[in-house]
Amino acid sequence: MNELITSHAKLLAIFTIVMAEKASFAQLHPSLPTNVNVGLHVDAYSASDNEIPTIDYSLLFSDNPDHQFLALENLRHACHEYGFFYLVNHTIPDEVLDSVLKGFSDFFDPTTVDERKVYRKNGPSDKIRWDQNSSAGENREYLKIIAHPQFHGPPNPSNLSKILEEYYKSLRMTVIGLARAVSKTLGLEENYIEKEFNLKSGFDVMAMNLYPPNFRSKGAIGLPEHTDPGFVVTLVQDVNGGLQILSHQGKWISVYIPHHAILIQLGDHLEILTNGKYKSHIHRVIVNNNKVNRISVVSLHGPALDKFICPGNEFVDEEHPQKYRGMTYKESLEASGSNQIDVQSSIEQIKLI
Ligand SMILES: O=C(O)CCC(=O)C(=O)O
Ligand SMILES: [Fe+2]
Repeated sequence: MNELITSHAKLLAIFTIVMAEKASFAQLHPSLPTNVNVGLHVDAYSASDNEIPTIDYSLLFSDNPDHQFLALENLRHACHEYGFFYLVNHTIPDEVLDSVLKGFSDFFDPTTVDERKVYRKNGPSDKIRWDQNSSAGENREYLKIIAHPQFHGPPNPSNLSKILEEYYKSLRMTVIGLARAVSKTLGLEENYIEKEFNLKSGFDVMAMNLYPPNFRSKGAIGLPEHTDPGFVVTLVQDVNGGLQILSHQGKWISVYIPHHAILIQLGDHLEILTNGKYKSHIHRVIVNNNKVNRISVVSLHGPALDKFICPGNEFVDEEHPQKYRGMTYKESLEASGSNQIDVQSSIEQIKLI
């Protein structure tokens, strides 16, 4: 009998926790119905790869202190020990993700390639840029746009820009939520990263990549090794296969993103701000034996261009000397000699030690 009472009490406690989580969730994402993507779906996601941690976004904002504490602890571990993770229950409706990927699958139709050439490189102030195999070792076609502070959608086809903007707007809210949670994992006030990066005016670029089928069996590169600047990089894709990340331990890990999850990779400027505590990681795309097209939609969420970024005082002391030079985000994007829309890493030039 006692057991029965205890299990009833447990059920009631769980019910109360779930209802409380829904309430706090609604505060952060008021436009979303609380039954969207709330709850644990980890089972469906975890089987494909156990080397990349999974973070449940909704639990980071749980009203239940124990749940929130555990979720933040998982996030701290993922940022510190990995630097990349899958984000589930992230509030972005599945249909929104599906329509962006479908939209770009149509956009990259090989028979209409000539129409896309209007977005070919024009100059350093391009807001929209298209290219194909643009640098040595690349096997991809891409469309890049500047998405923030002002959104620049491709004018053709007309519905694509709307779909992309809808996705980007939800994504941005999730990224701001993530900035708050990551700040807390550093033991700092929740708006620390938003303030240090002035994310309100953050410079964000989206890259839509198409990797066509490739029948070489070895050594075919889709995108060479690199890290990305900024706070975080978010990535969604239509099919798995090809993306690899170099782990802390120097091992290449294949990325198999659970369906409708988002891959988060920490950017160079979070590494700089935290003086190397939370690191960005080298990644690349391999296209050996790709039987089908693969599309990825990658968003680089950066600080405001005029924001001076250097290691925070909180992360520098005798034991942890300053490891990076300070410079504005704009200067650091230009230090690699590329245009802003290229958002290339220059962390090697910024390193002091
Ligand atoms: O397409 C991918 O899987 C990765 C793309 C990437 O790393 C990038 O665009 O920076
Ligand atoms: Fe990248």
